Amino acid sequence: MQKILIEGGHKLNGQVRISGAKNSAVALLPASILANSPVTIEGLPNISDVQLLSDLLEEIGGDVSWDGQTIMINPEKMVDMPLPNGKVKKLRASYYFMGAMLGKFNKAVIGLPGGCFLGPRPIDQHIKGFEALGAEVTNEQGAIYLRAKELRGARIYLDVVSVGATINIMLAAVRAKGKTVIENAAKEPEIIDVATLLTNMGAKIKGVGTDVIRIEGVPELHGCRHTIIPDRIEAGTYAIAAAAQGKEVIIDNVITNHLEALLAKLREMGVRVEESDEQLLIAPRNTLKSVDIKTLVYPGFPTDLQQPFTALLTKAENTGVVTDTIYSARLKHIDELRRMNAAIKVEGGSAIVSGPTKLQGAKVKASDLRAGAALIVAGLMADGITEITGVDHIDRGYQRITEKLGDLGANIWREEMDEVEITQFQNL
Ligand SMILES: CC(=O)N[C@H]1[C@@H](OP(=O)(O)OP(=O)(O)OC[C@H]2O[C@@H](n3ccc(=O)[nH]c3=O)[C@H](O)[C@@H]2O)O[C@H](CO)[C@@H](O)[C@@H]1O
Ligand SMILES: C=C(OP(=O)(O)O)C(=O)O
Repeated sequence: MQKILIEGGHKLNGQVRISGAKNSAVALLPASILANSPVTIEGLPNISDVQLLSDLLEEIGGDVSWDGQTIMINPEKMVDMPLPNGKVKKLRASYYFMGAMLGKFNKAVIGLPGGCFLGPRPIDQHIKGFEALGAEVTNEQGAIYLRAKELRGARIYLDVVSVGATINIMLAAVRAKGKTVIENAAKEPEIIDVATLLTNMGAKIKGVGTDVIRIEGVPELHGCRHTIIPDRIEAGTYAIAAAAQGKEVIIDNVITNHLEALLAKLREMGVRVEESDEQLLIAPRNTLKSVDIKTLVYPGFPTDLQQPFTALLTKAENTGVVTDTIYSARLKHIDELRRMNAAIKVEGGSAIVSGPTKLQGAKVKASDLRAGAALIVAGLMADGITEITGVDHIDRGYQRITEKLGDLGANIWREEMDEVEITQFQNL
């Protein structure tokens, strides 16, 4: 087990290249199950979530090979094997095996997903969609059983705008008989990326990127080649780190439109932000002004950037209010930031950050992926050494984060934890 150490105070300068999008990758890999010939996906991030899904594809009989960041998946020998537990529990996106296996085999047995604990994360809208398509869905001892004689297109209104439910229903509906309409669908760029892959496989999908998606089911889907979009959350994290502790940082391989809500807030704070074709330049001024943020579904401010942004606000003058309307309990980073001297109060579900405060290095624990990103941003700004445990969470979503920040000039490294530290960590 490793920990990350950061000696704060070093300015970030230079260029960082963004990897493929985690939240696309984790849906694109299961989507390959639906094809009847090899699917090649280029530009995948080297993160543990992707490795786990690649292993799961092999568990059900997929022939998987890697060449750098490119995966080739031959789904021809895949079978409808139950995946009740094991790796499925280690990440959220294993739920996409439900939609993909239901679409391919008319049945699936998948354990309840894991992923970051952000408060309750129900999957009732996924199940509502599968049932509307004709599946019988039961929960037996922590695993979801899905069975259908045949899938039939349906009109499905999502009661909550959900990324996962939108993609999962799309995965099942592309092979259903007839027409499916998903109303109140989510519009995140990763949904468009998955729909692009499915369309290249022969699916008929219209309206992605709007809140009504129309799908005409087809009897078969074939293999294809696809290049993943860049990770807007990784890019946003580096933009926040650059605003917090940068001189001039260029973020390369980014679709800047995907980050408009964040960039608007950085500009309001007084950060110089320049956008060009596939790059962003971030250069903070000496003082930053506080702003309020409220997370919303895309294109609003992303919940996945709320935690690192909260760390940035500790450096800004006056008071900023952070409200997460997607996950109101996504606040576990706050206590850890307080250990580092941050002045943050939680009132009525919002975090009220007063600044500027000089953060102090401390021993802190990443309770989830973006809490980890928040602590790294804080560690870059802090006086002295910050020691972050819970690194497994960070490695779920950030490829080579210590190397990338090191190349920008941060003093950041990993160390193996000794047995005493591991025991202390596990008892926290
Ligand atoms: C693997 C992946 O892509 N993860 C992302 C995905 O998670 P995920 O797909 O799990 O998130 P959703 O968009 O589904 O969740 C949005 C909101 O809807 C609620 N909800 C969701 C489904 C459901 O059946 N019932 C229900 O009530 C959730 O509790 C949450 O409050 O979108 C989140 C919101 O942008 C991001 O934080 C995650 O990084
Ligand atoms: C919450 C996240 O991931 P997951 O849904 O995979 O847990 C995230 O990427 O911030």
